[in-house]
Amino acid sequence: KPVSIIVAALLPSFGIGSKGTLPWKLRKEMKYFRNVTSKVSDPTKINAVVMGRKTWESIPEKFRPLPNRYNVIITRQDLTKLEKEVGVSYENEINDALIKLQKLDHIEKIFIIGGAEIYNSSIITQLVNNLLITEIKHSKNVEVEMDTYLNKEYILNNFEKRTKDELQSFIGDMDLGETETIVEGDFEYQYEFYTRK
Ligand SMILES: NC(=O)C1=CN([C@@H]2O[C@H](COP(=O)(O)OP(=O)(O)OC[C@H]3O[C@@H](n4cnc5c(N)ncnc54)[C@H](OP(=O)(O)O)[C@@H]3O)[C@@H](O)[C@H]2O)C=CC1
Ligand SMILES: CCc1nc(N)nc(N)c1C#CCc1cc(OC)cc(-c2ccc3c(c2)OCO3)c1
Repeated sequence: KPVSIIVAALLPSFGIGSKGTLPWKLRKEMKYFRNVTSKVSDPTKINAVVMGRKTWESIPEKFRPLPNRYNVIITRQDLTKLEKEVGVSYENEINDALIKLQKLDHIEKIFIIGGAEIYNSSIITQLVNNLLITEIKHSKNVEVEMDTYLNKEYILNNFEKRTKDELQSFIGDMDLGETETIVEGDFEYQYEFYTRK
C-alpha cells in the first residue's frame, strides 16, 4: 500500500504553518486535498489520514473527523487516560500506525496529512515513498508569516519531481483543471508529485 505525504508548502522556504494553523485559505486547494485523500478506486475500501495531535486540534470541530476517511491521530499522551473522540483511532508511534494500516485490508491508500513534526519524522523513514506537494508562491512580494517548515534539504536530496501524467495516474481520474497554475488571492500554486530517487 502506498504511503504518501500530502502537504501545501510556500516556496522557497517550504513553510507550512503559522501559529497552529495554515498561513493561507485556499478554497480550491482544500477541495484538492479532500478529493485526493478521499478517492478510492475500490468502492469497498477507504483511505486513511494520519496526523499529529496539533493538526487534529487545528481542524475546526465541525469538520472532524475528516469524513469518508479513516482518521488516525499520533500522540505521546497516555492512550488509556485519553478520552477518545468517536470515529478516530490513536497511536503513540508513527511507524506502528503505518504498519498496522498496511495490514488492514479495507484501507486502500495511506496519507500523512501533517503537521511538521509528523511530516519531518515520517519522511526520513523508508515507509514514505510519495510526496504530493502543492507548491505555493505568493504573486506579490507580500511577507507570509510562518513558524513551521518541511525538511526542504532532505526532500530535494532524496526525492525527485515527477510529471503531471504520473501525478494524474497516482490520483486516478480526477479533474486537475486545464491550467498548471491556479491563482487564488495573493497566491498562485501548482500540484506536484515527488517519488523517492
Ligand atoms: N500546509 C499544510 O499542508 C499543513 C500544515 N499544517 C500546519 O502544521 C502545524 C502543526 O504542525 P506541528 O506543530 O509540527 O504539530 P503536529 O500536527 O505534527 O502535531 C505534533 C504533535 O504530534 C504528536 N507527535 C509528534 N511526533 C510524535 C511521535 N514521534 N510520537 C508520538 N506522538 C508524536 C505530539 O502530540 P502530543 O503533544 O499530544 O503528545 C506532538 O505534540 C500547524 O501550523 C498546521 O496548520 C498541518 C497540516 C497540513
Ligand atoms: C487543506 C490543506 C491541506 N492541503 C494539502 N495539500 N495537504 C494537507 N495535508 C492539507 C491539510 C491539512 C490539515 C488541516 C489543517 C487545518 O488547519 C487549520 C484545517 C484543515 C481543514 C480540514 C477540513 C476542513 C477545514 C479545514 O475547513 C473546512 O473543512 C485541515
